[in-house]
Amino acid sequence: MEQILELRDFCVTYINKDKRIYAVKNAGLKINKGDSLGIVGESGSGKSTLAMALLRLLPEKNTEITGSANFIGKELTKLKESDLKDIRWKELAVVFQKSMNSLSPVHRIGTQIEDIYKVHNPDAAKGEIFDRITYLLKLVNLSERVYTMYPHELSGGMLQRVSIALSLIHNPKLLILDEATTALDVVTQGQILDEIVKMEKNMDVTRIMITHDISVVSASCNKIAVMYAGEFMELGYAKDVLKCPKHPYTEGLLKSFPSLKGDKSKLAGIGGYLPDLSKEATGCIFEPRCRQAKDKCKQERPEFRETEKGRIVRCHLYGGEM
Ligand SMILES: Nc1ncnc2c1ncn2[C@@H]1O[C@H](COP(=O)(O)OP(=O)(O)OP(=O)(O)O)[C@@H](O)[C@H]1O
Ligand code: NI
Repeated sequence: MEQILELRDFCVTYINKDKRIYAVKNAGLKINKGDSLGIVGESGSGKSTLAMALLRLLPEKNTEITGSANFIGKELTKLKESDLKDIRWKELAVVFQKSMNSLSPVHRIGTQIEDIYKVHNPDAAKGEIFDRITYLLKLVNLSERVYTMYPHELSGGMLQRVSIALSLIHNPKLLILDEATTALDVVTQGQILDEIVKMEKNMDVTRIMITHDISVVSASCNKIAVMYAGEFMELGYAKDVLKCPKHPYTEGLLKSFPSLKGDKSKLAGIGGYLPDLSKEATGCIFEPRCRQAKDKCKQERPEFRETEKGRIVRCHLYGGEM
């Protein structure tokens, strides 16, 4: 199986004056070609930081990235800005919740997509560009008419489809969607998810889907990573993890859904709040909120352990002595 992305000990720290915020800690994962990985977790758990750090979109001045992120043989953490330019859009594309805001209001949708296409294909013929763009618009279920329209003539959902179409323009090897469908109504979101899943069968796209919404993962992802306070707590096949969560945090997260959508700072299934990310915990980061916590959980940080094939859990309840 072809490996697309491997993270090892990947850490992201924000540095503001003398304060350090440990936003992503020792992340590790492997994604193979064709995988679709959902990353879930409460607001503030570090999901977007992870995505932005992979794309190197965080200001270097006040962020520290350590560890390794190997993307199809390239070490993302070490690439020069010029090399990054070659990769972005072409091999690694991202759509954010607000991506549509980056469309220019004064240019037609088609013209804007053409310009992005030409960045990596400066010599492309007009016909080739037009074919490609209409193909992509069709893929996200938009009419050809959109080509000549201006952003203000489209609804939020249509614009988000444009953003998704745009992200696919160069057939990226990895597509990262960060809450890209969150702001949409349930029907539109469902349609777009269906389109994404269908489209992946036609194109060779591997996807990371960042979301609060576990139903998005169950509808569109084969794997899941559960993040809490900057750490991966559990990783595995989505159908297994959702059916039979092992980590107490995953369990709480599943129980508290769908209240997750409403009050983002508090989970119904789990009391308490996210810890202060400027302090390094000595034990398990989830221990203060964990109903099953033992003394050991306070004192020792659990390792990331493979409990069965394809399932990795960071919890003292699994593996090791309590
Ligand atoms: N520029 C910054 N400087 C300092 N801390 C930051 C910065 N950006 C984010 N953080 C902190 O890093 C942590 C992770 O934030 P991040 O946006 O990655 O979380 P998230 O999981 O994407 O949340 P959400 O679900 O709300 O989008 C939060 O505690 C946040 O306050
Ligand atoms: Ni986010």
